[in-house]
Amino acid sequence: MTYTKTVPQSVEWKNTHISLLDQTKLPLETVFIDLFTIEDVWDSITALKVRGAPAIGITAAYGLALSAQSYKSLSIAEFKEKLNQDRDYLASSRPTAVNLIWALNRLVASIECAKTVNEAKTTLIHEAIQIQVEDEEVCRQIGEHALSLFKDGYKLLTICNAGSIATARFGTALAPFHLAAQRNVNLKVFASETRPILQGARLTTWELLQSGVDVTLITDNMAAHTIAVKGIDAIIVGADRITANGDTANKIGTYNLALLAKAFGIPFYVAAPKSTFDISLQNGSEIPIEERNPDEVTHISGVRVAPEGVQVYNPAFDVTPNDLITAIITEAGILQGDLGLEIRKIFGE
Ligand SMILES: CSC[C@H]1O[C@H](OP(=O)(O)O)[C@H](O)[C@@H]1O
Repeated sequence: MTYTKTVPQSVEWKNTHISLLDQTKLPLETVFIDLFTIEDVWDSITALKVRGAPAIGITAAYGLALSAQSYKSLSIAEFKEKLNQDRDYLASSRPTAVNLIWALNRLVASIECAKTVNEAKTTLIHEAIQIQVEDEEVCRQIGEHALSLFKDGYKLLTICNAGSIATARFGTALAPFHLAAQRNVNLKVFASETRPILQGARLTTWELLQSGVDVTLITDNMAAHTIAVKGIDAIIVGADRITANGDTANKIGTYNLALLAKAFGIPFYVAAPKSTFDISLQNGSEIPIEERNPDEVTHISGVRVAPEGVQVYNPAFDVTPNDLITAIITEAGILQGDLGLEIRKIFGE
């Protein structure tokens, strides 16, 4: 059965609060929650109620703007100081996706010239909304560039959820699939379940079914066999932080797929907006990798599956070296060859 409904937005500014699609409830329930405080926002990002690099950047930006509306009896200098403190607090919610700090710093910078508190409060709201508006268009452009690489009938493998709900709309790695479905271009997607949080099984399958995309769920350990037996034509993934040389942090298990792509001689594509690049880092060894609660590995849906007391290693991301990446698909175009050089070009270095 395929769905024709559009995918709901993951986050929305409501003036007095933020409305958030609670991604921990999907696919069994579509639940929206209201965030009224900066602590609500921090908790929602940390608990993956909102997740996906651009989506957490947008949500954090709204959280900063929302918190600033409650500042009282401050001079503009004191206002800016408190805003920096709130920026640092929200930045501590998750360490790997650079979009979080990028969006927060963009908001702080937007009021640099503000002369009054009221002017600053209004500017912060407008800048946060602008980040979401821009991201939707950027993701649509990424989808168009990616779709240009895929012929009708192509079979693609992806991991995690780099989809519409991980961004303002469309997604990054999933953007070409949403666009293809609107144009009757026949792409077949294989979604890795993505242990331990199951973003692939829970979110990518749900999202692509909403758009009527032909999607097949596999477990992570089926990837090599699926590539071999199903004749996967290419792999496309999202990103959380891309360094100056093109090394890319993405969901744990992405590196595995890049190694498989090389072994099978198929393209490995990374799809990401410029806001996911951190050219202050020279290579992937400098990217902070989030380690999460061991319970995510020892439990599935709250049911313990591993013995009490077992040691657990739970990195949420890994880093794919640039030499395993065929191309990085951005709103500025498709970067390939000398990725470091191509990255410098799109950032005007
Ligand atoms: C469009 S960015 C999506 C990116 O973020 C995901 O991580 P998480 O679910 O932990 O936020 C994953 O790495 C996706 O590729």
